[in-house]
Amino acid sequence: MSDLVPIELPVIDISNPHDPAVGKAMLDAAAKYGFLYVNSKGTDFTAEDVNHAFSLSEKFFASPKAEKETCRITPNNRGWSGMHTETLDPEHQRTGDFKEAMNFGDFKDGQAQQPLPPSLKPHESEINSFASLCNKTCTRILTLLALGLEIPPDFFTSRHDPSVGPTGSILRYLWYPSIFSSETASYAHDKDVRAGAHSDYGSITLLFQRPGQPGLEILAPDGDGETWAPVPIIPGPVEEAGKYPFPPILVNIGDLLSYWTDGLLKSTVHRVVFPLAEQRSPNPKDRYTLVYFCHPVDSTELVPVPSEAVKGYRGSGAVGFGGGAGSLEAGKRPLTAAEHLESRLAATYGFTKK
Ligand SMILES: O=C(O)CCC(=O)C(=O)O
Ligand SMILES: [Fe+2]
Repeated sequence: MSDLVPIELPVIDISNPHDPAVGKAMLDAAAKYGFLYVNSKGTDFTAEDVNHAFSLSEKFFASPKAEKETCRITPNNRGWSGMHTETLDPEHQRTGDFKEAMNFGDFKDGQAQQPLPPSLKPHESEINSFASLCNKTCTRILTLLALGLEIPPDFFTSRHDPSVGPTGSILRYLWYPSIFSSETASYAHDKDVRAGAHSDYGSITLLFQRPGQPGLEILAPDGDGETWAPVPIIPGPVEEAGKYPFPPILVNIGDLLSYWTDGLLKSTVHRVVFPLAEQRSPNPKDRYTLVYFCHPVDSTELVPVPSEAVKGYRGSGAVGFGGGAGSLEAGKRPLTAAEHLESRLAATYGFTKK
């Protein structure tokens, strides 16, 4: 197998979400790659916030299976899914993903709207505040994207405000055991993946990763549609890695925002693998990630984003999932965010949000 070339993605400082030049840079990255990093310094998180969230996730995944079973995932997309339960790319996978996941939906007045296992129940308010910080960072990113698109700066944020109504947003803990684990004994290189190729469903996704736990690859934007590019956990030269308090947050555009912008913003396909170096390592690591899938308020109508850049965009190839908002037939009612998500979940899991 040939060596894959890591992708170099821009690192954007979002400390001033009202700077039009930053908005433009954000838009360019979202339209070209569908992926970018935000500099951890310019976000609302301290390194402690992130470390603590990872420690809760580790504690949860290490807890007895019988406890995790008490919060097994339900059709509303909340709860725990065990090893090989989810198959993100059923057409190409012979085995389900080599991962466990725990999904948290919206909190209400600081309370989870779903059962929490004993390992997490005492930490409900901390999980809620981490999800709120994620939402705050998404607010900065969505403001910058609106600036880049030259639409009112609150166009997206007013439609992603959880105080307005329920949203499809999910905070997710993920655990991928190392190649030495008994759970991965059946893993065959070139046959299996830790998480199948997919695009995300929502507006934007935040991904927090740990140093020394690689695995994410994206479908190369200028490639032949089959070339995978590893995404470094810490971008840039190794000597400069120390300038980040924690690895920059990886941000990607989801299907809904791609649909809403008629394909101008790219919802790029990605997957998780065991990199060859990891397979040869004498000391391979488990991979833990934290993901925040940001979705609009359920009732948001997905009429094309009123930007000249969207209007003038003539992309090639498929637009998002199920076409773009601009191809809405005359007289037809626009999709709502909840309907968009439901069609996506139904296609993946055969179940719906309700
Ligand atoms: O854990 C990762 O690195 C990626 C997770 C992901 O792509 C997802 O859950 O949608
Ligand atoms: Fe994803």
